[in-house]
Amino acid sequence: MKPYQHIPILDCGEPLVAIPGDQFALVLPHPYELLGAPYAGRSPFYLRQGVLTGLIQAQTYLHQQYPQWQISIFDAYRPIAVQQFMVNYAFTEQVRSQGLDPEKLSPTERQEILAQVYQFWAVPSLDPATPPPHATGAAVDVTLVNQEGIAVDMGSPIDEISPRSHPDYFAQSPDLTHQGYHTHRQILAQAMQQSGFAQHPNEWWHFCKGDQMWAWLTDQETAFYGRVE
Ligand SMILES: C[C@@H](N)C(=O)N[C@H](C)C(=O)O
Ligand SMILES: [Zn+2]
Repeated sequence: MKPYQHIPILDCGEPLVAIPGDQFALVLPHPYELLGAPYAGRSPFYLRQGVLTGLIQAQTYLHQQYPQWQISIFDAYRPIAVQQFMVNYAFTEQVRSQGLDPEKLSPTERQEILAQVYQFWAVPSLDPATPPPHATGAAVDVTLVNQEGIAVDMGSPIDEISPRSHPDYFAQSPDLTHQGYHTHRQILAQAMQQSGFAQHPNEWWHFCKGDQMWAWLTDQETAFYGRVE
């Protein structure tokens, strides 16, 4: 179990609401839907009301510095069946990237690759006491787009299982291009953190507000968003 999963949840009962596509740049078609993830009629572009309010505030902060840029929404609400599908997908991709055959893995290889996957993906737990963050509607994967609607370069793609995904990976680099990536990551993180979001320690794109991970990262005793069906 991850340490944040021990935090008690007292769900405040807020509804999921749609992220307005006229205010944010939604990544469409949605990448996990394209892969065939089982959404069963649900949309990934939903968040708890209070989390959406925070996201709107984050964009207001962003606009103070970069009036023409927008927060781009890669993923938000994620049903547990989708979490399971994406963990399986990430596992298979990780096996292939290491030149291995998914059908011929030793138990040790399987364990090692699963551990790599779970550094980035949450366990698709069905236990209401340990929901995967995106199943609560309180976690969001975001990046930035510029005045032309083009993705701002963060130096590595969302969901890459690699040290490059760590928020400060480029912080100490003497390379000017790398310093630019770090600056872009900081612009995003500052806008989100000023609005009460906490950032996943391994992922420059994942932010949460009110779920167990947020409570753990910000020293709160309880979380106020649990799993939503
Ligand atoms: C890997 C990324 N898309 C993500 O959302 N990670 C978090 C930890 C999750 O699976 O909840
Ligand atoms: Zn995420």
